Amino acid sequence: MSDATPKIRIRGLKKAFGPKVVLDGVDLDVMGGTSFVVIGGSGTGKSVLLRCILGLITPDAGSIEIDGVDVTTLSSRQREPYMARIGMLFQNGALFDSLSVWENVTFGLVAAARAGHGPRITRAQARVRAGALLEQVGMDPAVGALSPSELSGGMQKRVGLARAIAARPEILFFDEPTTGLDPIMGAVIDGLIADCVRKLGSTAIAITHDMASAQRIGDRVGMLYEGRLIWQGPPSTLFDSGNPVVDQFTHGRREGPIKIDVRS
Ligand SMILES: Nc1ncnc2c1ncn2[C@@H]1O[C@H](COP(=O)(O)OP(=O)(O)OP(=O)(O)O)[C@@H](O)[C@H]1O
Repeated sequence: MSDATPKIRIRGLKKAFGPKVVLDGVDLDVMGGTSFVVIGGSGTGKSVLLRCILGLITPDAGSIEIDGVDVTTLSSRQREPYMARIGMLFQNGALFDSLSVWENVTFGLVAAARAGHGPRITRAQARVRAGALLEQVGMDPAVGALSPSELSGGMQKRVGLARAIAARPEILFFDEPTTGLDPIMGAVIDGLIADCVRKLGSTAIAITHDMASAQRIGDRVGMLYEGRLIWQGPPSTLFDSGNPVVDQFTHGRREGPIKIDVRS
């Protein structure tokens, strides 16, 4: 693999649900160690795109290469080592209330060890590891003893981030990381995300509606519209892209080329 091979390379990705075409030929290259942010209106297929890469949805056509290997052609067993390289921060944190915070943080590590995909880890070691990960996202390790339901939304995001980075993943996905947070906490979470991605040297894809967040997290930003990435560029050009669709979206104008389908 040459240095010029993107970490993630998507070509002609298509997905429809019945008559509804969601992805209609998405092309995307994300170079190793860079962060790409996908913006786009509600229902434009941002989550479907992420779920296709994660193998949770089978695309109708197209390829998704990770390190030059088209993972869409692999069996679920063959995909496992590729998926193990991905850490994910879910929109709602997706923490298990039945587990303590520290158990949530190390859930993936313990599960991987049990499945024979990762190094063995005792409960005592996992608890220490969770403490270090919580500190990495600016939390007191003592929070590990609490239940996720005792935490604010911002703290839950931090715990979700600690869990996402626990296995030091080569690839990180962020699904609307600032949704539901106040602007200051959103900026704090974005700062932590950028910091974690940089320290791990990971390749990241984030999806968001939040333009400030896109500018803070992304090395590049692309807009998904009518099933394709219709524009991409550096975040500094987000409000001055020269593309009428992007301009309408980023400035939040009601009038413009974007037609809102209220049934989406
Ligand atoms: N499993 C599914 N079955 C049928 N339709 C689906 C399925 N998953 C997604 N869709 C449809 O695909 C379209 C895109 O959904 P998606 O969740 O990717 O949008 P999004 O861009 O992430 O939106 P939002 O920003 O509101 O989260 C929607 O119309 C949704 O109803």
